[in-house]
Amino acid sequence: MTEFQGPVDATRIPRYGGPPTFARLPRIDEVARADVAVIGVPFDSGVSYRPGARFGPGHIRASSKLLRPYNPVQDVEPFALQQVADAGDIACNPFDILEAVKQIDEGVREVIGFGAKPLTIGGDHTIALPLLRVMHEAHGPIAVVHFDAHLDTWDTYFGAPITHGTPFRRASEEGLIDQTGSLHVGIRGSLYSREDLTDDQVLGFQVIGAHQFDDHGWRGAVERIKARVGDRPTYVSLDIDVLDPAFAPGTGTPEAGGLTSRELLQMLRAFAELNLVGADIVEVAPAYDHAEVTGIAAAHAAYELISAMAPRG
Ligand SMILES: N=C(N)NCCCC(=O)O
Ligand SMILES: [Zn+2]
Ligand SMILES: [Zn+2]
Repeated sequence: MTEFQGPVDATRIPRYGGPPTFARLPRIDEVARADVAVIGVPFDSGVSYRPGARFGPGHIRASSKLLRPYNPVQDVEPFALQQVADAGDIACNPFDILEAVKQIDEGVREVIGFGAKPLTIGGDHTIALPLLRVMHEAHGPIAVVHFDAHLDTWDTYFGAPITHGTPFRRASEEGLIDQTGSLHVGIRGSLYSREDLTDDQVLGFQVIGAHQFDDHGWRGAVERIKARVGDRPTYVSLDIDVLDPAFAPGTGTPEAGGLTSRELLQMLRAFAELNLVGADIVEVAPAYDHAEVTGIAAAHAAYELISAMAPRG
């Protein structure tokens, strides 16, 4: 059996020391190949409200030091069944969104070329557009499971077409997403108008609203997600503001009435049955976080996604 290089042993090197990589895993240049690459994208020039998600990658990595090798609910050792490595941060231009999008595209393309599934930690939600472009090139139109309080299918802000509120409209217009296999989960809060919802439907998304969790719970949501995406190549885009501000205060556009971290983690565990080809976790803004509450939620979500990606016997 292949031996994969896992995290630094916490019984020898204390968790608060050691490498600053995600889950204290090896850097990508320390391994011959990677099946999953954790990629940081410190970019937040697309935000409409509170800035600060550019510090998300470092914060999520710092909040991931307590992750252990065995995942009991999924019953897998995610770092022993596949090579997971930290690919570091993509350098992107904070003063030029178009150039940043190009840099993200190129940076992620390199990792995919290396044969790895990307698990990208942002950064604001703008970064989903170049990520979906790369995923589309590798897999064709992709089923997107988008966790968010927000639709992110708005058209423009101040005339700007590429922002954190618009990635899924652009992706749909460019034919990147499978319009019969995509949905938003956890949507809530005020909108600009009723048309936001009708536009969104035309762009190819179904909506599971946060309020629907009261009646059907996370299990009902998982059933709907599975029925919608089936065995299509599936990409998970996780905006941490899908969680209630009580569970994720450290974010830029918080909305009351969101999911609990437990509900989110349960849904992600069920994704072991999906054909996951990549994921992102975005909108973690540490300046508004306390005691790593948001960072830990994001790190644990990443751990469940990596576990769900692990090959099963
Ligand atoms: N992608 C996130 N987190 N937020 C989008 C909010 C867009 C707005 O200000 O209406
Ligand atoms: Zn959001
Ligand atoms: Zn978003």
